[in-house]
Amino acid sequence: MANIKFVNVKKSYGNHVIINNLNLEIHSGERLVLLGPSGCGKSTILRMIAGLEEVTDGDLYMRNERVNDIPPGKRNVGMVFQNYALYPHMTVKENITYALKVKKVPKHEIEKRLDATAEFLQLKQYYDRKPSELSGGQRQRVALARSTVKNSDYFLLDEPLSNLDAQLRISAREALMDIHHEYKQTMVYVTHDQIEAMTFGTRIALLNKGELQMLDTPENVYHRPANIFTATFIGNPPTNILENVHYTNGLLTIGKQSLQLSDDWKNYVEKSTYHQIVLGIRPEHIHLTKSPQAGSIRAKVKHSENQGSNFAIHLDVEGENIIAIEAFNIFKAGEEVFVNITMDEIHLFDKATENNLGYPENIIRKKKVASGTDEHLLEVLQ
Ligand SMILES: Nc1ncnc2c1ncn2[C@@H]1O[C@H](COP(=O)(O)OP(=O)(O)OP(=O)(O)O)[C@@H](O)[C@H]1O
Repeated sequence: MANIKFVNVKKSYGNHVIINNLNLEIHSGERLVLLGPSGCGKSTILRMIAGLEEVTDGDLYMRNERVNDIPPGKRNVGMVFQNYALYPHMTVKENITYALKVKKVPKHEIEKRLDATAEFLQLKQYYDRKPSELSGGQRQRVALARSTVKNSDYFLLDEPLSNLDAQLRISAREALMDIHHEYKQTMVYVTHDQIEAMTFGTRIALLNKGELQMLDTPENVYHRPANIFTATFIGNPPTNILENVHYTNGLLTIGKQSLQLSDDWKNYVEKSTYHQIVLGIRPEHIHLTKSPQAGSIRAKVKHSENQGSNFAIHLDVEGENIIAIEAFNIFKAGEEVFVNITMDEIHLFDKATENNLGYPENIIRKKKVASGTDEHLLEVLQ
């Protein structure tokens, strides 16, 4: 049972509070990704699990035991750092086996584990090389092997792929998935890269300024963001947020124009408690046309950005900036166009709390059917 549980955990350096009141349970054997902008406290959380940082207040449990005062060496944790932290004067073989020798693991057992791991990560031919004689990807595999041979219950990874190029990242991610499949450790993976989080995590813990914003599967984080921060952090371009909308009787009014809500949404909003509604729409859920369609609203094209496989069209809707994604760049700056929104895909938030109001039953059901696979998510996030 290699679970991890933070209960009311606080971390501060002097008067500077980094983590305010963290409550987070990581299941045994899952791949949990800690995601969030730079400085939000991801590495600090990982380092508290490793025992490299003390918990200022609250309780941290591993295997259901309180570990606040247990030193790092006794937590049965393997860790991979962004810079790999290999010993430059040691060979690959020595780097991989060093920790086992220090722990006085019997020689035949060390050889057995080394062989299995090196075979698995294709490192045997590099045994006698020093880290300086390896490529970035090979060094990264040595760092993974060094943690893997420890057979630890927990595998902690701090931006382990950020020094690799795009191609190597994919193969390194596959190697990590294979390691997890084979050894089934509890993996906690820190990144600020949403694509990495989506592809690697069985669940994502999204953080901002030391506070947990959402803890859920990649699908739910994308399709049902808990709040405005989550909606705008996940997705590229981010979710459009329209703050100046007013709800009355099934209509969302933006300036002089209105969007008609479906009966499901109307009933749902009228049963909800909120102060003022904020509308969220992902750029991929907007379709532009040159002539008006049923339910469309007018907008003016500001400019467009070539994103490779598609175009991000920046628009002005009644003084609000929104972005739509289109396959073809047939819209010119200054041109009037019509915005067609897939109304089942909208998100409504409360301006005061910034929390999501939730979704009508029918729409949740439809979303489940339509939400699809990781590949779909990746396509829209790239
Ligand atoms: N030893 C320290 N003393 C004082 N402040 C620190 C210390 N270590 C980290 N911090 C501060 O704690 C905050 C969180 O740092 P942390 O490294 O956990 O963020 P992060 O989310 O991992 O960021 P990044 O993605 O940039 O690595 C930052 O504001 C950082 O400056």
